[in-house]
Amino acid sequence: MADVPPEKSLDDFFAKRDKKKKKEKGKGKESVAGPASSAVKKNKKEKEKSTKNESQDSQIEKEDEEWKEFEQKEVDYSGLRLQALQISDEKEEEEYEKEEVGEDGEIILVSGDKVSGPWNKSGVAPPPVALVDFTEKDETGEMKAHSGQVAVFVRFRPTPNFAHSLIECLPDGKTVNIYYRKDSRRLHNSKNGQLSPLSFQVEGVLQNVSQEEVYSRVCQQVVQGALDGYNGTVMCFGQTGAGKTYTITGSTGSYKQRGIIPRALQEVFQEVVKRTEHSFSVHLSYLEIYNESLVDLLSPVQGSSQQFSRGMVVMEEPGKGVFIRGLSLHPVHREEDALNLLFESEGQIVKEATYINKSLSFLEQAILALADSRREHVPFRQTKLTHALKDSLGGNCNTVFVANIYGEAAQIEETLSTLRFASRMKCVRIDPAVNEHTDPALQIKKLQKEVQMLKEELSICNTLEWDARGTNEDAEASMFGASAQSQKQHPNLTKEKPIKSRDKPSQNKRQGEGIPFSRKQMESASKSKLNSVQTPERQQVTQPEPDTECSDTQEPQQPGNEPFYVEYVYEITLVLNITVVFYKPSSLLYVARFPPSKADAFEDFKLGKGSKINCILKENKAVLLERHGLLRQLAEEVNTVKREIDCTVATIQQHTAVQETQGQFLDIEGELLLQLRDLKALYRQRREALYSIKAEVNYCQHLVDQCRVRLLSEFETWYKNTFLLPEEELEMTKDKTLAQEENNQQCLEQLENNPLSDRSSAESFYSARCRTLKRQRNTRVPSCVTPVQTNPPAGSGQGRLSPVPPVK
Ligand SMILES: Nc1ncnc2c1ncn2[C@@H]1O[C@H](COP(=O)(O)OP(=O)(O)OP(=O)(O)O)[C@@H](O)[C@H]1O
Repeated sequence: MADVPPEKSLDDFFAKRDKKKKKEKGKGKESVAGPASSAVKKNKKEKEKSTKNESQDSQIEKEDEEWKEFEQKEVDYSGLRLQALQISDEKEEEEYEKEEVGEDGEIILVSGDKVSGPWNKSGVAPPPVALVDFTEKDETGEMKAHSGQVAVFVRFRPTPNFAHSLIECLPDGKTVNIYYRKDSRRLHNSKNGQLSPLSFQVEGVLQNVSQEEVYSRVCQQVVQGALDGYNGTVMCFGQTGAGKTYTITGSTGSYKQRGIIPRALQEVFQEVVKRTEHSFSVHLSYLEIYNESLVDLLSPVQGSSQQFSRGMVVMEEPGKGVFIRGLSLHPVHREEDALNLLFESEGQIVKEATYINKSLSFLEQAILALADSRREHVPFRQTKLTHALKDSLGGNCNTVFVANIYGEAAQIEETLSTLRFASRMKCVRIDPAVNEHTDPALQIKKLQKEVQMLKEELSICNTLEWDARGTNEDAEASMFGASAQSQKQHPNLTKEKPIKSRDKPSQNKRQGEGIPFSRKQMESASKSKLNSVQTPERQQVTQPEPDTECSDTQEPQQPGNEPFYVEYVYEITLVLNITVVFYKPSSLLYVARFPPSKADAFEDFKLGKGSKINCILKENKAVLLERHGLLRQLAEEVNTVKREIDCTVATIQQHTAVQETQGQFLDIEGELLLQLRDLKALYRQRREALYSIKAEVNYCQHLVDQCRVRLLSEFETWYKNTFLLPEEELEMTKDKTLAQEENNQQCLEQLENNPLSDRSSAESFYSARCRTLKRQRNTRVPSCVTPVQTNPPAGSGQGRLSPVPPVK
């Protein structure tokens, strides 16, 4: 088998165990014979060393035997896992956790508390567990709540270079063996040339299987469960490029290769049509989390930055669980509408992979805590991703986990890491239960209807019995010539009349069959899920079943005895919250599909990337404003002084005139002249201050203008880099879009000629796809697209302007 080193953690395990054994042994000796001398220790060590060298092969064999024994016990006896747990200390545990942080994940939530369960940190895959059987039904044929573990599947990305020497898929279709040990001290097992494999037991290994099979094995029961009122989660997790998107969304250009989401939507709408006894309303949400921001990909304000986290918060309320406040919920009435929204969402930008990895590492921590019975606290709130997924990771939720892995040797370490994460997921306990929401007011209303219905049923039975009796009595009367009419009493008119019909088999049957709603409906009614955000799209009206047995004898309905209609509505909202948590580099091609308006983007830029320059601009504006105030104040003062000067001059002139005409000399004139001199001095001083402030204002204005120009130019660059495409990329995507469109058209034509069994669904798929592509092409206006600048300008911090001198 492979020339690969053994698994470090296993070696550690043996080394530690041996060390522990030796320590215990030494302790025992010490207690009897006292501490050994250093010489003795040295001799002993040397002896041990030589023995080790001499019998390395036999030791390896022994270790392998021990490992196998251990592994066997792990599989058979869960109690041993605790031993393994006790061996690892906290530090190692931490290291181990760090080592195995997953790469990324991609989640579909079909809508779902804290759970816990044992897990094994020895590096050994946990033993096979009882997996959730979503198909289990109760005696009424309905899905039954069933607690268990998360159902884990492994899907290989197809490859011609499958590493058969490292990876083995057992014929049971549930086991993946990995013959790879990192940091192995040896290359071969001397016994048979093979390493003992790390064995991973899962619900199903999906290798070279069609999308259809993946859907039917992974998701179908979750969707059926959701339609029966159980929350459901399907989560794909794996290394970049391992096939998460292919599994979840599939190829949007090919109906056959469509993934879980389009198939789930198809099934939902097919079931809605089938389940006529119930009323459904289907709503769709599409949430993306990146950089700790929540992005509503179906925001009503399309292309606007409104869809960014503004106003969206992960909330948690008792009785309501975790939900995203502000996330748009779109009612969809047809499969095509839903697909339209799905294709619309596709290719939205996701950046900041570091944050994604951070989220994922917290996701790993949450899973570890969920899977570890010793941990009381599950750190859901550390990131928006884990908080948003709180109700979806186990708990009251049918959770299915798909580990997407590569089959190539080059990716073996990541594959192992993903499989280990999958093993941990398997230890997360789930306890799905039908969503029941009991609204007292509605319950009363329903019970009142039930009472009314039962009364009416009783009335019908009595009427029928009366009719039957009447017919018999009439027959008897005609037979025996005795009139019994006088004795007949209408059951509706008398309450005393006993209902003898209960004893008659045929009427018993009538009681059963004549009930205008089935038992299932009754049960359904008691299980109504009422959701404040949903509006029933249609009220399913159930009609009484025709009473075939009695139809011959049944008289035409009399007023008051017409069939009654009971409005029992069984509402289950299947909300698909599709959370994309990983950035796919190729998605860059689609960045420019729906650029936000510049006005909206500018607001975001000022709060984010352009915050520094915007801050300086604001500071400068504030100073400018202050200087403006001062300028106004000084101008007023100058004018006041000027007015006073004018006034004083006028007074002096008056006095001079009086003096000239009357020949009188007024003492006041000297005072006025002094006052005029002071005023003129004040005027000069104020005017100078005014000029000085005016110069400051001009300077401030200049700085503000400069900042504004810098802010705008940086925004332009940022906007282009963030939302627009380089021309050559645009051409590529345009070509790609056209080719896809043509392909879709061809597919539609093919559909015309070769009707498929699920043709209408395929039509929905392709017409939604066509419409989306057309819309995307129309929204891309080449003229507004300019090439991305390879050398973006220096950060806004460099544009800082010299500060304005403070106002004196
Ligand atoms: N089972 C499969 N059958 C056929 N093609 C597949 C399969 N799995 C993956 N691929 C192909 O491999 C490529 C990468 O797959 P995909 O984009 O789904 O990976 P990913 O895990 O979503 O990557 P990322 O994390 O980067 O988004 C795609 O071209 C996809 O079509």
